[in-house]
Order: sequence, then structure tokens, then C-alpha cells
Amino acid sequence: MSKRVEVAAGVIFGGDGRFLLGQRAPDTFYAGYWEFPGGKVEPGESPADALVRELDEELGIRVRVLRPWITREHLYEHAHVRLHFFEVADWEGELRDHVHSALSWEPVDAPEVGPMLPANGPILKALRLPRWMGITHATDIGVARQLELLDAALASGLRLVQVREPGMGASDLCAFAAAVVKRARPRGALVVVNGNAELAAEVGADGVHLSAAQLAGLEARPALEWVGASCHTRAELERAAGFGLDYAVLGAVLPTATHPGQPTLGWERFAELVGGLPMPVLALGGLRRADMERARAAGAHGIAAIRASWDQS
Ligand SMILES: Nc1nc2c([nH]c(=O)n2[C@H]2C[C@H](O)[C@@H](COP(=O)(O)OP(=O)(O)OP(=O)(O)O)O2)c(=O)[nH]1
Repeated sequence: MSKRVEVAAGVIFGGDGRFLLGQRAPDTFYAGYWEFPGGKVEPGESPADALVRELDEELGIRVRVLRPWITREHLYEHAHVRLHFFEVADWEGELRDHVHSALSWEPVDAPEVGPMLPANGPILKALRLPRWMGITHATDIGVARQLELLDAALASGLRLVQVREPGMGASDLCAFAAAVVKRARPRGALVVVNGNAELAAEVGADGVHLSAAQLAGLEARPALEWVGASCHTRAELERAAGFGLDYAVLGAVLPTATHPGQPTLGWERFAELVGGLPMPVLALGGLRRADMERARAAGAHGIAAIRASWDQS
């Protein structure tokens, strides 16, 4: 078995939300394939240091804000690589490429260039996961009010909804989930249904969100495009990763009004728990819009919330 090579790679965002890909030069492995700028971690360097150095050497840019994101391993014919992906949220300098055949700024939802390096498929899927998940609570506020607030949130840019209605009867839930899908679809928003893969498929939702108890008893990944799970511990996060789930939700980070008295993690513990995972993790629990920077600095992909998603103030 070949030695493991540590690699740092950056998702570099431009001002318009597009991200940068580079085409590998002739005379390299996978010449002509597209990759995220980056390179090997040198002895004594942290992956973050390596990325800052590589982006300076390769592209002539200076990183201003770097956020840890996800880590994936891949076995190539030539090497076993561990890829540490970071988001380069802010940078300065003029882009001058020294190593690629071409560069391209790509839209997050549908990158157009190809082929992509084989390890990068799940990375592109993770980039498509929206940064904010709105979790419904129609059981508390009423179906009509929830749908009204959903319309307003979709109009303001919400692109990921979790239908979660623990107290609702089966036929009402089916009708409610179908109504959410009907509203979300024209906006290009994803819908996942909590706890019920059959219902998700029946109403044409994009996926299922498993409870921690369902994750504990899971035997195989449900056959839906998006599958995520609620987690509270590192063991649960690793189990979710082991089934190839697309995302996890981890909390509670801060105290919440909906689950008073529940133990909280805080951002430091959150950052420790999500380090090195291969899938994006959304932070949950008492979070508001203003917490997004803090969440992403701690390694979260974004935020999942009940109240703050429907709050119109
Ligand atoms: N930079 C980068 N490397 C990636 C990505 N995806 C992926 O599988 N890799 C792999 C390809 C390479 O095996 C390794 C990156 O190493 P590298 O670019 O420094 O070096 P290389 O293999 O081209 O060759 P060399 O430096 O030994 O000449 O990580 C990605 O998105 N960006």
C-alpha cells in the first residue's frame, strides 16, 4: 500500500459566489482534469499553512480568511491522498496562474467544466448543499402560517427545508410535506423529510433527514439523493460518514427555546467534533443569521434552525 499523502485544497470564492477550478497541466497525473487549487503539505506544515503557501506560489494570491471545511481520503493508482479542503472566503492580489493549463470560475449549483479529478465528486455535491436549513414547526404555529412563512423565506433566498413535524398525523403530514415540495421546487430549493424515506419519495422530496436513533439502527443508506442525520457525538458523526451520508446536523451549540435544559456544545467543542470529517456539517441550536461567520469559522458548512428561519423581524 502506498504512503498516505496529505494535500490541502481551497474552494476560492469570487465576489459573485462562483468558485475557482484549475485544469491540471500536461505531464502530471490526470492531466487535463480539473481540481481545486492547492498541493501537498510539506513536513512540519499544517494543512492551512500549506494552502496559504500553495495559493501564493501557484496563483500569486494572499489568503485573508480561511475556514476549515471537509477532509476526504482517496486511493489513486499513484497515491493514497488525504485532501484537506478549506474555504477561501477572502483573499487579495491579482490572480496569476503558474501551474494550470486553464482556470475557470464555476457556479456552485452546476459546474460546467470537466472531467473532474475522481476524488472531487462528493466535494462538488457538498458545495451544492445550501448554507441555511429551515426546519418547519407547523405543529406549533399551524400549517397555514407555516406555509405563509415558508413562501416569504423562499422569496428571501431559503434553499433548504427540513419537514419536521413529530406530532402530526400521517395524512396531514403527507399533505403538508407535499405542499412544502410544491412551493420549494419552483425556487430550486431542496426539501428533506425528517425520519421517513417512504414519505419523502412519495411526495417527491429530495431526501430524508434521519434522527440520531434512526442513524443508530441504520443498515443501509436510503436510496434518495440527499440523506442527512442529526448527530450529537463524534461516534454518531463517524457513523453518518461511514454510510456515505451527504451531511449531518450537529447540536445543540447554544441553548434553545424549543429544547430548554438540553446540554449544549459551545463553538470550541463543535469545532473539535467536526474536524476531519468527509461530509459537511450544519450547526444547530439557538443560532441566528448573525452566527453564520462564527459557525463557518468553527468548521460548520452552515446553520440549521427552527425559529430563526421563520423569524420575520
Ligand atoms: N490540488 C488538488 N489536488 C487534488 C484535488 N483532488 C485530488 O484528488 N487531488 C490529488 C491529486 C494529487 O494526487 C494530489 C495533489 O498533489 P499535487 O497537485 O501537489 O501534486 P501532483 O500529484 O500533481 O504531482 P507532483 O507534485 O508530485 O509533481 O491530490 C484537488 O481538488 N486539488
